[in-house]
Amino acid sequence: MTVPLASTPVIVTHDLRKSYGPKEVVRGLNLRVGRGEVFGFLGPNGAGKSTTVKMLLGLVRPTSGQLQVLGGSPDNPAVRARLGFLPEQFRFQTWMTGDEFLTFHGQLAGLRSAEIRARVPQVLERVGLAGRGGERLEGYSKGMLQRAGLASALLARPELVFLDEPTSALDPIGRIEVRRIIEDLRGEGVSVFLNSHLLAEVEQVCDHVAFVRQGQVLRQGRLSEVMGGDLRVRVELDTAPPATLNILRSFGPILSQQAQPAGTVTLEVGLNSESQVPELARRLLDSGAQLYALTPLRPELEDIFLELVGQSGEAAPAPTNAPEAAHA
Ligand SMILES: Nc1ncnc2c1ncn2[C@@H]1O[C@H](COP(=O)(O)OP(=O)(O)OP(=O)(O)O)[C@@H](O)[C@H]1O
Repeated sequence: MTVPLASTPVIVTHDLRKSYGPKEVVRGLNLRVGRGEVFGFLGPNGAGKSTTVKMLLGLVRPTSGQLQVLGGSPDNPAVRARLGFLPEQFRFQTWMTGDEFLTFHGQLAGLRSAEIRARVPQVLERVGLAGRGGERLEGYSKGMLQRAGLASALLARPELVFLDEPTSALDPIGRIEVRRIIEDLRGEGVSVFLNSHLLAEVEQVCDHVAFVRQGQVLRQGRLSEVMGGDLRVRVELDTAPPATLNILRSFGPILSQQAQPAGTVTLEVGLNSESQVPELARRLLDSGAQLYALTPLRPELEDIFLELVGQSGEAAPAPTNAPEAAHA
């Protein structure tokens, strides 16, 4: 039987834990990332995101728990060879030129010389550094360095790429370009694990997200599900007689009702999912109501983030039986 690619996880963790001395910073993390997903890993400072990424890359040893990356252990060099990583704070060999830097990283990744020669100009072009490979990294701007780091992460055609704050040094155009690169990777079936504080960016590029706080996953799933749980719609009608109110109530609670100066009435209704919107429109129109507007009111990812992790982020109260809160 052929297993559909999308169902094959590229990352699975079970009860993953990491302590530094007496301080447990990853506390029973359960994650599942499917093949081809662009997965946003979100959490406040000190939530344990970088520690988790380092464990997934085999750079930090878990204290306990299980993890599988690309079906194996990240300690296995054959698995590592299929991973790409852009760390948040890359220590660049700034005395090298861009070409030398990428050649060096290609060699570290075990690529053959002919492959490196062919690949280096391709990845430079992909990250918007075409023609700049002959310049020393010490003369690169912050944004160019970040692009060079991204180029090195993509050099060995990884199946799974970890990007830790990939756009933090980039201007708006650079951010759009990185978003396009991530979308291209998705198109090629490459899975992307994205650590980012930029929630608007995550919202635009990720199809799955996990919210983490104090080393535990608070919620994870498809972005549309995570965002759609609280979907509200604003309905503007000519009038709202009892029959219309009953139709609305059959979809969800009426959260507010307000007469408008123009003589119409607006109501907000809570829905279970976006898929109910067309049916709601049809039922209202079939009932003879004059429908002026039907507007889904999506919560911003930021609202969900704040609701889940608490306004104060890391300092929010720990879940039950949690040890002392982690500090960045
Ligand atoms: N090598 C280490 N030794 C001791 N404590 C550490 C070490 N690395 C991380 N920590 C602590 O573990 C906690 C989690 O850190 P981590 O860097 O994983 O969080 P993060 O979610 O990536 O935060 P940020 O968004 O600020 O990068 C923090 O309290 C940090 O101080």
